[in-house]
Amino acid sequence: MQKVPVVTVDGPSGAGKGTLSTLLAEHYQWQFLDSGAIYRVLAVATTHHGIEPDDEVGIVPLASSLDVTFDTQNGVTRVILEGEDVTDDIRTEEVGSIASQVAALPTVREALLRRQRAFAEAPGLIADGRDMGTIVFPNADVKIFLTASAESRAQRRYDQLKLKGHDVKLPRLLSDIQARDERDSNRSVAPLVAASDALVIDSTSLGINQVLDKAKNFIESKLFGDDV
Ligand SMILES: Nc1ncnc2c1ncn2[C@@H]1O[C@H](COP(=O)(O)OP(=O)(O)O)[C@@H](O)[C@H]1O
Ligand SMILES: Nc1ccn([C@@H]2O[C@H](COP(=O)(O)OP(=O)(O)O)[C@@H](O)[C@H]2O)c(=O)n1
Repeated sequence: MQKVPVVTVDGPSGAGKGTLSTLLAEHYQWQFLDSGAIYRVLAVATTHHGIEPDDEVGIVPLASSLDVTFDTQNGVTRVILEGEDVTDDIRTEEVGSIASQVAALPTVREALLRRQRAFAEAPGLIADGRDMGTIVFPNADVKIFLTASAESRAQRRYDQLKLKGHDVKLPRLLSDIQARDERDSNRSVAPLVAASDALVIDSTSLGINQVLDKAKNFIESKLFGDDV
């Protein structure tokens, strides 16, 4: 069987992973795995089913049989959980916080591994998350770790949520992001860490196109052996 090329994009909340991954997937016309969306959907399902975010035994069956579909039409992806459109619901900071609690449970992560690996289909995959290059696709051809200062990530998230009409406060977003960084980096399984063979890009003072150019240069030097 032909090996499918995989590019992983890991990093903390608000670093620009989703933005970069979407642009890369469009540019190369590859598949896109938004693994954070899976943890966010699981967080919503947990709430719907009245299960506490630390109830590992209760959440594993939900994770194993998670009834979610990602329906992409004209470049827009709708997320459907148990028949209900939860595309907007999963993007709040509250859901992000529950997702990060649920994601700290080892057997829950294990239950989601196969589902994530199944996204590696021809002609290639861009995988966005925290542990794409370390755990889910350790043999990925290209690994990128995208980061930025907590302050700029909070500001970006603030602008993004305000634009969508959410009532958010910057100091609260910054403390939420710092709490999430702390939990994601210090958990016992699949902590947020750059793979040893990842290109680290700090986007604090880089625009989206500058980040995209760096990523494309790295991908093309790795996959095709030359710079663009
Ligand atoms: N390099 C950048 N400079 C400024 N803003 C950015 C940059 N990259 C992404 N953004 C913006 O920051 C917000 C968060 O980006 P997103 O891709 O959702 O981050 P992540 O997936 O890492 O949480 C978005 O509104 C996006 O447009
Ligand atoms: N591969 C992944 C992706 C997300 N997550 C968890 O899911 C939460 C939400 O992920 P996300 O990528 O949607 O978060 P943002 O970067 O968009 O804020 C993160 O805070 C992580 O705790 C994870 O543990 N592993």
